[in-house]
Amino acid sequence: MKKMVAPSLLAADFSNLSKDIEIVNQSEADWFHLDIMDGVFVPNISFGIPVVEAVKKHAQKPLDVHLMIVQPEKYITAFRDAGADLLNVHYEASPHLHRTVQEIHNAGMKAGVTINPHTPVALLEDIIEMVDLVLIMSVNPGFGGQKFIEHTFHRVEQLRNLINKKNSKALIEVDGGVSTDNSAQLYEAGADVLVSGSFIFKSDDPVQTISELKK
Ligand SMILES: O=C(CO)[C@@H](O)[C@H](O)COP(=O)(O)O
Ligand SMILES: [Fe+2]
Repeated sequence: MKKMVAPSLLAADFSNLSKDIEIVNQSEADWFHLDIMDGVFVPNISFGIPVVEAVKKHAQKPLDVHLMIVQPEKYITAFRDAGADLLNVHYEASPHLHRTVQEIHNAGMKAGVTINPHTPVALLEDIIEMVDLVLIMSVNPGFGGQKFIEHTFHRVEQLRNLINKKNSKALIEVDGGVSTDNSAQLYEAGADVLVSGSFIFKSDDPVQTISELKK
C-alpha cells in the first residue's frame, strides 16, 4: 500500500488558513483534502469554490476535492478551474456516474467515487476499472470530529479484493475519524490514502502527527 496522508482543511483555522496550508506544505503529507458541503446532500455547509481557489495559490501539493453536494456534475469545470487535481463525487449523488467520471477525466482531473457507510462496496463492480480512486467514508459525511466506524476495516478489505479481481489501478482512500488508533490497521486492510482533519489540526504538533499517520 502507498501510505499517503491527505489532511482535511475542514479542521484548519479559517481565520489563518495560510498558516495551516504552510504546515501541510512543510510536512510529509501528500495531498490537501478539501470538503465541499452544500447543506442539501449533507446537513452542513462548509466552503466553496473561492476558498479552493485561494488554497490553490499557496498549496504546494495536489488538491483532493471531496464534493458533498447534489448534482456534482454541474460544477466539474468550475472546480477544475479553481485548482482541483482530483475530484471526488458521491455515488449516492450521481445517477449518471459513468458519464460524470468521463467528464471529470475530459476536464483533465483524476476521478474519485465516494461511498457512504451504508453503500455496498459491490455496487462499484462496473465502475471500478475507470476510476482513479474510491473514497470510503468511515463516518457519515457532513461533519469533522466524528467517531470512526469500525466496520470500515471490512469494507476496505472488500474493496481491495474487488480492485484485485478487476485488475483496477484505483487507490483506496478512507475519510472520517482517522487517527493513529486505526491508521496502521487501515493500511493493513488495503488503504492507500488516509484523510484526517481534527486529529492533525487539534494536535500540538501537526507536522509530527502527519508523520505518525504514515507509519
Ligand atoms: O468529509 C469529511 C466529513 O464529511 C471529512 O473529510 C472530515 O473533514 C474529516 O475530519 P475528521 O473526522 O478527521 O475530523
Ligand atoms: Fe472529506
